[in-house]
Amino acid sequence: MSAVRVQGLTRTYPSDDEPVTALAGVDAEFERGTFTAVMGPSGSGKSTLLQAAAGLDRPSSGHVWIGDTELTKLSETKLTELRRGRIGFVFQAFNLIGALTVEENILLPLKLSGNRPDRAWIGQVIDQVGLGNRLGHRPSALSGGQQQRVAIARALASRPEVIFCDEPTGALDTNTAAEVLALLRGIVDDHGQTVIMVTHDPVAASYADRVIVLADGRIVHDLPQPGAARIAEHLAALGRRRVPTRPSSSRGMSDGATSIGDVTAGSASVGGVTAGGVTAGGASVGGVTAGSAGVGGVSDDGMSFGGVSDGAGFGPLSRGAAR
Ligand SMILES: Nc1ncnc2c1ncn2[C@@H]1O[C@H](COP(=O)(O)OP(=O)(O)OP(=O)(O)O)[C@@H](O)[C@H]1O
Repeated sequence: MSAVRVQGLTRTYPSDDEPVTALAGVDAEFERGTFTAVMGPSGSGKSTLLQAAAGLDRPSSGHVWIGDTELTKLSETKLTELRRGRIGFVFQAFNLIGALTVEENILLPLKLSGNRPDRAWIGQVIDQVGLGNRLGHRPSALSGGQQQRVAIARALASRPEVIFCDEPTGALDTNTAAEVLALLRGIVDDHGQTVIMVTHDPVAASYADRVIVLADGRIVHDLPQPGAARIAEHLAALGRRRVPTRPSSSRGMSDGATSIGDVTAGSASVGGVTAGGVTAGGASVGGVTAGSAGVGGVSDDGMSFGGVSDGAGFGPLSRGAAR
């Protein structure tokens, strides 16, 4: 059975003119123990797909399954329980609680859901992320890469069936991003985790087993292990096909500040891979770690720690986030 499956997924948003179609019928299956990158120009529907697949947003039509549970049929309460226990999240902005230690941050979702930590597993997770000697530190004493490793450990703590990552390296420098991506790769290879990651960066996507490319709310490419250069070529081709009609969307997890690989702009971006004259990607410019995405996004799933927040903008993936 696949870890995640979506079928006929559509999502439209009302607007003053005509409704905006963010997803226009997406079918996809994500096998257990695989690492998938979701790419596409800004506004192509990546975040909307992630949010619908993670049960943070209800699609206008279509179905979503986590394992054999169909999310679209669940009540809000059941959906919240499912997110707490069966899904992990990693955000661009880390979203750690500044007042808590590394260890407390890692254990917090378990605590909130009332589940006992599996100490042996937590020990393995802490070893894997390499933070054993930092457990008593506060996040502010850690580098960005270390903070993201804490966030990955937190996502793993409940042994979720799938971890959704939204631009997990968007706030990191190239070397640190590579470490975090290697860690994500490692949790797939070593623990059979399933990871689905939205990214603008072809280099980041090249760590995945498979790259799905969206355009205008549809999957236009589904590429097995394409390599950064080929990914960049596909994105560049999409960029040439498209005429930008609006600026990068300024809500949600990719809040525009880090939409560096937006090939619709034709002139993106830094480093990394150049294809067809368009530099499509390169890791991590923008360095915006917090704040601009989703202020006040207090959710009900234990991933958005509302009042206790250190201002890191816990809203990005959360219900009711300022979009
Ligand atoms: N809450 C909303 N209200 C209205 N339109 C929305 C809303 N959320 C998303 N959209 C629109 O849906 C489309 C898809 O947005 P989405 O955020 O999924 O794209 P994306 O590929 O993640 O973009 P980016 O890379 O810029 O983050 C865009 O046209 C966007 O403006």
